[in-house]
Amino acid sequence: MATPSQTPGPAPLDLTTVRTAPKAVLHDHLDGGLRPATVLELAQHCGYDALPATDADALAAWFAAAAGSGSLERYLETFAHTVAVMQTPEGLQRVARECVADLAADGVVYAEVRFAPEQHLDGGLSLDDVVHHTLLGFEDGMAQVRDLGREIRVGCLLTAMRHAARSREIAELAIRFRDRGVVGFDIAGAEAGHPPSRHLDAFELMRTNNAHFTIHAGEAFGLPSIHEAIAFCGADRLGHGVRITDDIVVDDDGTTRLGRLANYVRDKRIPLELCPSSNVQTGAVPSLDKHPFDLLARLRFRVTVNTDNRLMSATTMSDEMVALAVTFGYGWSDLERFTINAMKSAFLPFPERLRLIDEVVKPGYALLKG
Ligand SMILES: O=c1[nH]cnc2c1ncn2[C@@H]1O[C@H](CO)[C@@H](O)[C@H]1O
Ligand SMILES: [Zn+2]
Repeated sequence: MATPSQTPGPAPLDLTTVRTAPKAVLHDHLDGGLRPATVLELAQHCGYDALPATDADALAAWFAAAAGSGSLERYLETFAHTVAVMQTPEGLQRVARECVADLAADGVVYAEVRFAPEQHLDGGLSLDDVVHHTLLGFEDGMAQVRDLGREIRVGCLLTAMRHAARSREIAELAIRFRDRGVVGFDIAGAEAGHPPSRHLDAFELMRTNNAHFTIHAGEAFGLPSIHEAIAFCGADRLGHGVRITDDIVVDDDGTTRLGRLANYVRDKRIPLELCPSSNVQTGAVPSLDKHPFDLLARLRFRVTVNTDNRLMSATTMSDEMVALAVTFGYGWSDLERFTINAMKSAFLPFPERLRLIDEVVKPGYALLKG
């Protein structure tokens, strides 16, 4: 007679267990992830008196509501308050340290965190000072996590604002700090009217130095932005890239037809840094269940799950993963695949990506799969 199997079944897929699963985030803004209490304390220290609320819960609620207007431009206005309190060495270092602690507490094992140094000069710091103090904060955070017996690896991406004209300088800054914790470059800000090709000299500098970059493209604007980012600028990854679906036709019977650009993105395995909650807030997609994440995942694009702005979206990596799992019926193998996609796309040397995949991600999901 057969004995009942002793193999344990899969762990339940809920917020508590997803928080224990190893996760990787490639698209997370430092100035979009402050703790509400920290915003209040730093504002008090530096005499910033324009915050829209005076207690942490009310402030958290204000950010989520103000960012959820359905417009990227309105969403971006909320950053005035976080950027305002990140103008001192102490402020930058604290925000960076807490960012690492919060990601690690959520089970993130690899993160690329981005911010725009040019927005942090109001207190008299130089671009180099800004990056230096932020990197110190990341290092403090990683050391604290190690002391707790856990591991998180955090790299920094330097962002240039696409409406401004400092991208070349920021790319130079990224190259200067490349061996000290900066792993790449990006452009962000309002997309419509600010095409990536305005910043060709910055991307050229990165390519000339064999350095990595991603570009916010295909969020508030469609295919032309994605096309420029890839064909003219040479982006390694697409920040969002969700509008690639404008180049995909789904027929009534469910068959899909991809245009040349969508095929190219898929064929070249160009990673999509998808940020589901953020896309709903900025109106890039009408609701989570209408998000093309699942279509793109089923078509085997290299999809990754990201937070974008944890404060503005009141979210975490675990929240994003659980929301996707609930909406689209994903199991542990799916979440593992999205995490491995992110690790494969990391701006990290190949052997280090492999090590995290083989020694951290796969064993972590093996336990959960049972
Ligand atoms: O989803 C986004 N799309 C475009 N720009 C963004 C997004 N999230 C944040 N930022 C912009 O990037 C700056 C540096 O971190 C932020 O200050 C914000 O203006
Ligand atoms: Zn972003």
